[in-house]
Amino acid sequence: MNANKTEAIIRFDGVTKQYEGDSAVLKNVSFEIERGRFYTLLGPSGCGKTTILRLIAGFTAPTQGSIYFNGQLINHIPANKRQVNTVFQDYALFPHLNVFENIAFGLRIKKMKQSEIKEKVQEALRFVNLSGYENREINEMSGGQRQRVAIARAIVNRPEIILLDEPLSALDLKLRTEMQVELRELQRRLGITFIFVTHDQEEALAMSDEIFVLSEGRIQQSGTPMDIYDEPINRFVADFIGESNIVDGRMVKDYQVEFTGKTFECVDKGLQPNEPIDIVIRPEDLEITRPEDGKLQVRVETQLFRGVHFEIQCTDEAGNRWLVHSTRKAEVGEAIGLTFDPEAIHVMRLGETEEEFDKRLESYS
Ligand SMILES: Nc1ncnc2c1ncn2[C@@H]1O[C@H](COP(=O)(O)OP(=O)(O)OP(=O)(O)O)[C@@H](O)[C@H]1O
Repeated sequence: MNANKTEAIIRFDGVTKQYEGDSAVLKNVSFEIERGRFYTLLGPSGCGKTTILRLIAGFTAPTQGSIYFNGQLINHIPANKRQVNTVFQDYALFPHLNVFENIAFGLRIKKMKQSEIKEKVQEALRFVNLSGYENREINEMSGGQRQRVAIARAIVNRPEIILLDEPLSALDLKLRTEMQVELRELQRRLGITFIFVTHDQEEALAMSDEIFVLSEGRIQQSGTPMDIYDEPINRFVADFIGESNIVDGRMVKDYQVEFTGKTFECVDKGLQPNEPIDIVIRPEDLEITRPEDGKLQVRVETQLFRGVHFEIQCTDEAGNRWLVHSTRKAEVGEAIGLTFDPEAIHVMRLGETEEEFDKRLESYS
């Protein structure tokens, strides 16, 4: 591929990263980041999220493969020559400097004129709603305010990309939710590309234009939050994003699958007859009926009231557990039926690549 033809601001092409003596942390990873969008790297601890940020920032170099920035190979360009700033999990603010000087720090190193520094710092403070806090000491600021100072420091020089490594993890839940909204809004106003790391799937779904779901050094799936939630590519993604019912199944023929020993109508086609598959049905796609009207017959094991819905755990005769989110109440021990639309059945082929998966889904529409 001609690197200069791409519109991507960042492109990873077959990137592998191996720290000394260890097995590969990233394995042949390829992706593109488009300008001006909000990306999230989502995955469990140790899957390689921070390593991707470090490679983009230039704190470490790939063992194999190429990284492009605006079409230019940057594998060996040092961090201070890249148009990238990072907001770290612990904010990494200087405790002995006040708010103004923390934000001005990078500009002073660049020997910018005092009048220009003042203007830029004040603009950055306006962006994060901290005008008037210039002379405050860092230890006089709350967690949420420190967070904003760290963001102001990252945006003050208008880099092309801002990397955010779990920046909300130190905040309590309420503040965290507020900051999610604020950050997303800030990214829209600035139009700078944000690459955000989290292991919190709800955060990723709420904030992102696009999510990369990672596991064990590979991107399992990339797409919009809705794409990934509605059409997970495999068990890992289905389990990691939202809550799911996942059972073993078999493709009988086009538009027909078998699971729990019964056949059901579905919307999938083009698989091999008898091919083993994984089946996903989201809890909110299951509806409670009388036992005789249900596609599945189950017994209620537990029920929790969650405000907007009941969370009901059931077991079918084969011993499969089914989680149901329903506005209808059931009784523990009650025999009920579960029904669902053919579209609610998500068929996942074992070992399918993202390209094959996307092609298959396209062929359905
Ligand atoms: N400098 C290093 N030297 C050796 N191994 C490292 C180094 N940095 C990271 N690793 C290892 O690489 C793997 C991926 O780490 P990374 O920090 O990228 O994961 P992560 O997905 O960001 O995890 P977390 O959510 O816990 O921060 C881990 O097993 C980690 O122990």
